[in-house]
Amino acid sequence: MAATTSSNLMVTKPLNKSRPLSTCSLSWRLTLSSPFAVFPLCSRPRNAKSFLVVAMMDAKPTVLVAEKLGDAGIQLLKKFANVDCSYNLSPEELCTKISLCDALIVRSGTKVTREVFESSGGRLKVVGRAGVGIDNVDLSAATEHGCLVVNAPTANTIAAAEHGIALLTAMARNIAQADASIKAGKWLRNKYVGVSLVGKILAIMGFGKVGSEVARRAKGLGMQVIAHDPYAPADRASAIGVELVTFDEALSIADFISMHMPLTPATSKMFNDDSFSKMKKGVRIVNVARGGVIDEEALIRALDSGIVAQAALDVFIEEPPPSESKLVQHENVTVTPHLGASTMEAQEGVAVEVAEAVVGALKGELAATAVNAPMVPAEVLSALAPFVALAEKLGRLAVQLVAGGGGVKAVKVTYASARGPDDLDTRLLRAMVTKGLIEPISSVFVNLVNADFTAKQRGLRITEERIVLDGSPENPLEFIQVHIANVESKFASAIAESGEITVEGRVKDGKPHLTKVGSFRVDVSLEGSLILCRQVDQPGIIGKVGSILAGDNVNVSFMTVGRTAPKKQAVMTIGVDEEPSLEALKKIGAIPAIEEFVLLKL
Ligand SMILES: NC(=O)c1ccc[n+]([C@@H]2O[C@H](COP(=O)([O-])OP(=O)(O)OC[C@H]3O[C@@H](n4cnc5c(N)ncnc54)[C@H](O)[C@@H]3O)[C@@H](O)[C@H]2O)c1
Ligand SMILES: O=C(O)[C@H](O)COP(=O)(O)O
Repeated sequence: MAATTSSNLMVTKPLNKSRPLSTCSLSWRLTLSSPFAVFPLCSRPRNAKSFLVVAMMDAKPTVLVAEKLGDAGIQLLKKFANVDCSYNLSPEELCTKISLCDALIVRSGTKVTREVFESSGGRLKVVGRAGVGIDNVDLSAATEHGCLVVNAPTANTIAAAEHGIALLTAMARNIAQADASIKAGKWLRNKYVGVSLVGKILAIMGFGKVGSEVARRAKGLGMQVIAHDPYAPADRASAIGVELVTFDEALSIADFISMHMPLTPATSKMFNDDSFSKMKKGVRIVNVARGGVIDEEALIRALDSGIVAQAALDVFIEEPPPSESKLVQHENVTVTPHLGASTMEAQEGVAVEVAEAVVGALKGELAATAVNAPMVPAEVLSALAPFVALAEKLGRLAVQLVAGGGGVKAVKVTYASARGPDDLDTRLLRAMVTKGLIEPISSVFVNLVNADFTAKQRGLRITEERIVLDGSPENPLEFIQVHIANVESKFASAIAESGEITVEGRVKDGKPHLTKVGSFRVDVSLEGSLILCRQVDQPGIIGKVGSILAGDNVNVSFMTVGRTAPKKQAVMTIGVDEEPSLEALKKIGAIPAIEEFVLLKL
C-alpha cells in the first residue's frame, strides 16, 4: 500500500530540497444524518462523483423487494424509500435491476449470488432477508463488496416451531395420507393406525430458537425431549428439562428426530447413510430447517429399508422439488412447500423486523440483526461513539504521515483503558482505524462490513494491544494510539522512539483530540486541517506563522506547542478551518527556525 502525496502537503527543511507541493484531494462521501454518518454502512459506487449527483437529484434510496413481503413492512419502507416490488425475477433480471437499487429484500426463494453483488456496481448497501436462514445469500461476496446483510431472526420462530409440531403430530397420525385417501373415495381405518407421542423420545437437532420452542411444545405433549447442539449452553437446556447429548447418542435412542440447525458447510448432508445406519429402526424424521442438512437419496434408502418409518418435510435441497421426486412421492413421507414461516402473524412480523433493519442500515445505523458485521449493542455504541470518530481520524493522520515508497504493511492499535479486556469490544474501533488508514490512499470505501477483509486483501496486518490502566473504568477508553511500523515519515518527528510513526488521541469534552505525535505531547482538537511544524523553540515563531495564515485569510482554530525542553526542539500544532494556499505554506516553510512541517487533512 503506497502512500500518495496527493492527500497532504509536506516540506522537509533539513534536506533543503524544493519538493513539488500538491493540493489535497477531495474525498466524496454521502453524508447521512445519523451519529454514525462518519461510518455509513454503504459501499461507495465506483463512480462516486456521479452517485453524489444522483443522490442529490433523488434523495430517496431505492429498495427492491424481490419476494412477497407483509404489508406493514412495505408501508414502513415506503416512508423512507422508493419501493420496487418485483417478484419472480430471473437471475438475469435481478442482476440488471440491482444496479439501480440501494437495498434488496428477499425470502428464501431468491439466490443472492456473487453475480448480484458484482452487478450492483457498488450501489447495493444492504440485503435484508425476511426470515432466518441466510444460506441463499453469498455472505462472502456481500462482505467483500461492503454490503451489509441483515435478517429477521426472531419473528418467525414460533411459526416454525408450530409447523414442526404440526408435522410431527400429522405424521404420527397419518393425517395427510388419510385426508388424501378419503378425498379419493376410500375409508381406510385400519391402514392409517398411527403411533402415540406420549413417552416417546424426541431428539431436537439444533437447540436454538426454533429447536427450544419445539422442545417446550413436545414436552407439553408428554414426550421425553433430548437435544444435540454443540454450541448450546447446557443450563438453557436444563432450564426447560432437556438433556443435551452427543450426535450419536441422539441418533441411537430417539423415536423421533427433528432438525433445527442452519444449513452450513458443516451441517450439509449431516444426515446421510452413515447417520441413518446409527438410528433406531422405525425412527420418524421431521425437517423444518433446511433440505440440505439431509442427504435426500440416503433418506429414500432409509425409508425403503424401514430404518426410517416416516418423514415429514417442509424443506428440500431443491425448492420446489422436481415433480417426479421419489422422496416427495414416497407414501411414508408428508410434505409441505416450505410453509414453516408462513403464518399471517409471522409474515407481518418478519416484514417489519427486516424493513426496520434495512431502513436503519440505509440511514447509516449499525443493525442489531447484522449477519456479516459485528452486532454492537446500542448502549455500547453510544459510549463508543466519540472514540469511533477518534479512531478514524488517528488512522487518517497516521497514514498521511507515511513517506511514499515502501507501503504500509504493519499497524498496531493500542487501547488504554481501565476496563478489563473482556469489557471492551474493539471491533468497531479497529474497523474505523482501518477506514482511516485505507481511504485517504485508495479508492476503496471501507466500512464495518468489509474493513477486515479490505485490510487483509491489501496485505495490511492490523494488530491490537491493550494497556490496562488503574482507576475508574467509567470511560471506555483513556487513549488510542496508532503505530505504523517499518516506514519512513514525511514528518520525521512523528517517528517515536520505537521507530514507528505514532499518533495518540483522547476524547476531551466529547471531542476527539490529538495528544501525541511521535514522542511530542500535543493537544489539539481533531477537526478541519492540521499543520504540524517542528521548530527550534524560540520566541516569535507562533506570531510569524499566525500572521502568514491571517494574511492568507485562513482562520486558526487553535495552536499548541509541545517541546522537549525550553529552547530545544518543539512541535507546534495549528488547527486551520480553511486550507492555506501554496504560497502561505511556502512562506511558513521559509521561516528559518522551522525544520519541517506537514499539512494533514482530517
Ligand atoms: N421451514 C421454515 O420456514 C423455517 C422457519 C424458520 C427457521 N427455519 C430454519 O430453522 C433453522 C433454525 O432456525 P433458528 O431460528 O432456530 O436458528 P438458531 O440460530 O436460533 O438455531 C440454530 C441452532 O443450531 C445449532 N447448530 C449449529 N450447528 C449445529 C450442528 N452441527 N449440530 C447441531 N446443532 C447445530 C446452533 O448452535 C443453534 O443453536 C434454520 O435452518 C432456519 O433457516 C426454517
Ligand atoms: O429461514 C427462514 O426464515 C424460513 O425458512 C422461512 O423462509 P421463507 O421466508 O422463505 O418462508
